[in-house]
Amino acid sequence: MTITITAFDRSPDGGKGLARDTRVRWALEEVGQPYDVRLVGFPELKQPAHLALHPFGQIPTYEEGDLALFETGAIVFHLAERFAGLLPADADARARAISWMFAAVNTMEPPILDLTTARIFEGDKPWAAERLPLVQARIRPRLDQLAARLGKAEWLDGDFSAGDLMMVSVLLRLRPSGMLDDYPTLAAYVARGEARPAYQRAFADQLAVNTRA
Ligand SMILES: N[C@@H](CCC(=O)N[C@@H](CSCc1ccc([N+](=O)[O-])cc1)C(=O)NCC(=O)O)C(=O)O
Repeated sequence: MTITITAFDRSPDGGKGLARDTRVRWALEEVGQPYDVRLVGFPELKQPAHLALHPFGQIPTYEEGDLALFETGAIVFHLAERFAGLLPADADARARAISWMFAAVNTMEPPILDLTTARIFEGDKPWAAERLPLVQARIRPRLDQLAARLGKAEWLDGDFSAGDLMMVSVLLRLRPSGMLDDYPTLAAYVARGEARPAYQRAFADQLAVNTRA
């Protein structure tokens, strides 16, 4: 059955892969599933047709027959459940990998998104300079703890999993701030994720959308 996702027709980052369709494209490539992309512009996001797919008027969405999903973590988990390649067969290892998926979106992503907000959307506010270090101070302990847990391992828990895919995707959002440079083992972890052929294909496809004539 055809899989269709939605993505920006023009991503504000110009195709640097920071928009969240990239992580769904990556998951689809890791499990070897072909997919179509329906490109949408910002005005369309808030129209009834798209809101019927995504109650918050965002991308990406995922359609497969009568099934419509939103929320990248849920979409990646659905793919990992349906197809091999993103979650281990062993039940305990699978459960641990799912913990890392939740940790990515629930523990690591919120303070990192707060930094994006502080830098991009609040940078011109009179209190921006005072707030920024507070936001950064909330990220650093998480990066310290993640780096301590990862240690010298290649991935977070054995083989590459959906937990790593989500965690690398979240850490990629941090890289423009320069904070990741202070954590060489995490920067190397992210680079390993980006070096995966599946990620390379996903990144190239979203870049092509944003650099087409
Ligand atoms: N929790 C949801 C969040 C989805 C989301 O934030 N979607 C964004 C695009 S990805 C977030 C994003 C956008 C742009 C960049 N960029 O660098 O240009 C990076 C990330 C969106 O549709 N925003 C439009 C709106 O909310 O009205 C998920 O994981 O699926």
